[in-house]
Amino acid sequence: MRRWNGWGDETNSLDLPPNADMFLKDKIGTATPLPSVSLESVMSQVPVSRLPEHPLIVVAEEDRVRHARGQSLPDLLASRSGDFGVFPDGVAYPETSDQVAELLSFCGDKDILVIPYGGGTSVVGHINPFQSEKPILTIDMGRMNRLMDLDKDSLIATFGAGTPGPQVESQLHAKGYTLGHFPQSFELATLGGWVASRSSGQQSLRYGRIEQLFAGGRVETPKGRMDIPTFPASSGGPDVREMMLGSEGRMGIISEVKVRVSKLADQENFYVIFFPEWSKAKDAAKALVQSRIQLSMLRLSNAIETETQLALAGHEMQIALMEKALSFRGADSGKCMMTLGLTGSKAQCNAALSQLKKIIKSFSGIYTGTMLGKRWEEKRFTMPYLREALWDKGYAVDTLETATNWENVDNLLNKMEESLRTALNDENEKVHVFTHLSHFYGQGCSIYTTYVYRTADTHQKTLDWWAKLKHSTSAVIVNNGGTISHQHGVGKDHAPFLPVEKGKLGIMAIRSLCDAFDPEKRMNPGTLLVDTNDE
Ligand SMILES: Cc1cc2nc3c(=O)[nH]c(=O)nc-3n(C[C@H](O)[C@H](O)[C@H](O)COP(=O)(O)OP(=O)(O)OC[C@H]3O[C@@H](n4cnc5c(N)ncnc54)[C@H](O)[C@@H]3O)c2cc1C
Repeated sequence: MRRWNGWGDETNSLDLPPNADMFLKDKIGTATPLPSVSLESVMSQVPVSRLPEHPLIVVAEEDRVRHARGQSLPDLLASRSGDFGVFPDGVAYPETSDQVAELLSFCGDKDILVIPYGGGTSVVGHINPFQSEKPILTIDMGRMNRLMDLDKDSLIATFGAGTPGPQVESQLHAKGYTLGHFPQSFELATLGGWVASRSSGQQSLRYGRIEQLFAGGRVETPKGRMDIPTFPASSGGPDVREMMLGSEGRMGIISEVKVRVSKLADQENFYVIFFPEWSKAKDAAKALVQSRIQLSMLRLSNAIETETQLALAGHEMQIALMEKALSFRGADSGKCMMTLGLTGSKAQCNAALSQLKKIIKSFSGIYTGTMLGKRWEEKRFTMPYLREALWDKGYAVDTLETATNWENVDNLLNKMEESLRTALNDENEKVHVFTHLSHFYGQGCSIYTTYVYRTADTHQKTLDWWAKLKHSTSAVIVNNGGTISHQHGVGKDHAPFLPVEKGKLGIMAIRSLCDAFDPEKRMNPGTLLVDTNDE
């Protein structure tokens, strides 16, 4: 069963390797874990539902607790302290588009606010209800989880929008196809959520972001049903399909998603390369991408992330031997680790491997083969469980991400890290900060920064510290040429920062678009746009 107060399935967990504790103690000090409340104690706080009865709506306390929060660090703190604040008044689990339409019409008639819910993996407060005089209904799309059609001629698959990653891939694999969309939240996140929050998967270099994969589908809105056709491309004016990407539940509920799929590749391998220092590593990554070698994924860790990853990898003896060999070849304390993937036919992969070896050689890259790449592949979707393991030891962990042009990567990365590293100086607390680049484009890349700090002596103080870290660094991002989010979306946490990049007119246009589909403003208020005078 899904964990109610953290990531993933209750039967799965990840133990910290023994040296990880020592590593963090050394970096930020000895930590003391905070207590966690029980599900029963939270359920006992849930107020009486304000929703009128409807056969598709459930008002049981447990359903309402399980849909009250996503997966951000504040959400984790809420579920561990029991301080939820607000719960939805009920949850509906539609099984068809018609039922979604019926629910929206009921909400219109009874003046009910609506939160569309995919996998609830949002890390920026997308699906959290807020204080309101009107009742709030969360519509969980999880029962619309089937492959409905596969057009093998045009490579278009139609899915229920609530289909989570593993079911997307298993239903396609059975027929010899793949979507190739692998965000780290793959285990729980859904197709509808990916479209609505503009998600990006680890192998975006081969398959594209969700923007490239989303071909069309069905959207139920308060103003009625909209079917978006699947043209390969169109110059028929502004694209309605584009309008749904990143709509974050403000314009309606995507009930069916049509996606562009690919035949399963013959071969896929992941490789690790080390560079002696950051600037060579970054220039190598840029050269690889700009030369358009057929990579399927690329990730470049800076020196601190490399050190941290190797320390948390376990297999101490093996890693120590490898580090000795790397040091002998010139990659020592400032070394940076690059992980990359090749996917395709045998001939394509062989050609790409020999091309990339030539490029990395000119940047002093040390090719180590597939051993560490296999480890990355095995753990690629289990890493989210690490957050619980760190929490149990008294450490809080969160991430911030953006994208910027190549010329600005170092400037922004350094400012983000500096902001996080110093944000708790007043509290005499150290923050362990490290970064990788991923999702590479000819123009630039995404910067993904992780920060770890000790939990304070109360949940509330730990949340206050998070707010300091998050808000100061979000301001650094938007004021220094970065987008507020490359892949996590806007939600409620990023909404105050969106006007900096969209401008007054841009925000006004987005709001008008939301109003066109939802004139009574009942769809997910507070998400994407701050619902006050932000124009
Ligand atoms: C550990 C972890 C790792 C992550 N890694 C990545 C990553 O690698 N790449 C990435 O892009 N993101 C990542 N995320 C963020 C998150 O998984 C994505 O934003 C994801 O797209 C959300 O999908 P979901 O189905 O869980 O949507 P939810 O969290 O349920 O909802 C997100 C938003 O979409 C709306 N929505 C959901 N379904 C629908 C629908 N059918 N119709 C209309 N609106 C809808 C909701 O109202 C909400 O505003 C990660 C999150 C976690 C916790």
